[in-house]
Amino acid sequence: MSGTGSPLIGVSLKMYMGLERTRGWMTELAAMVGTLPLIPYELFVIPSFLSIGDAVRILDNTGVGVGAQDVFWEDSGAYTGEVSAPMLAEAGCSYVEIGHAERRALFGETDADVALKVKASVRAGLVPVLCVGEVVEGDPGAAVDACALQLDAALDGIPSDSDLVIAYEPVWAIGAQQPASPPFIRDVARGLRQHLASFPNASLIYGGSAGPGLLGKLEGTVDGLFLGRFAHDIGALHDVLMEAGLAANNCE
Ligand SMILES: O=C(COP(=O)(O)O)[C@@H](O)CO
Repeated sequence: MSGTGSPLIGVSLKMYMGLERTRGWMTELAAMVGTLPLIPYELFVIPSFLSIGDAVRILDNTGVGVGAQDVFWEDSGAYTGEVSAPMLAEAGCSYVEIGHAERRALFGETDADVALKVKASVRAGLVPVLCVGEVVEGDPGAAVDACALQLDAALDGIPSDSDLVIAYEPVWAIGAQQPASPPFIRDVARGLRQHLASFPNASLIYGGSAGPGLLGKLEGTVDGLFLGRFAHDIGALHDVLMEAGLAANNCE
């Protein structure tokens, strides 16, 4: 569960939608969350940098948090093309995604870069959504070991009471037809929880082809989901939020 004890659902729009389509999606989202019964969940949305302003405006007063897909580790200065954590906070972001598999693979982002970005984000009062995951499909123990190395590198020197979201995303399940199997996710989640024991305010969510029907099968081993493509359909996201409400009730 998140810091409030409610399931945490995140959505990254990656670079799928242009500005106009993103505005339409956000508008549909704002209307949809307004129709939901009072179910306990927390939701955050991560559009491209260019749509952060629209997201903050359209989602104002809906309770939906806004985040960014990346951040630079310096606060200000001559860093052409970069966006700092204080800028994101000023723009209205509460979350920042760091170390996504696509950034690691396509842009050469290293564990050392990720660690600097996590530090900068915590310094600016943003909640890092730290993505970790094994590249090759194997057994859950190997997955935990791979993630543990990424976590140790990224969280070195981070105060243990920091608010964090850890997104466990097996790289082989991102952009796939279906997520990793629920028993696999449950096993890895248990291992990651043990590894994260010294960070009591860290929420653990699963990402990688997540969509409707998954959360209920994870039996409280994760605190929520991180959705990509399968949240483009607002109806599917609605179903996930309803499941989050059921999961919250089952935990009471
Ligand atoms: O990469 C992610 C999962 O994307 P899918 O499209 O669901 O495979 C995760 O970071 C959420 O965007």
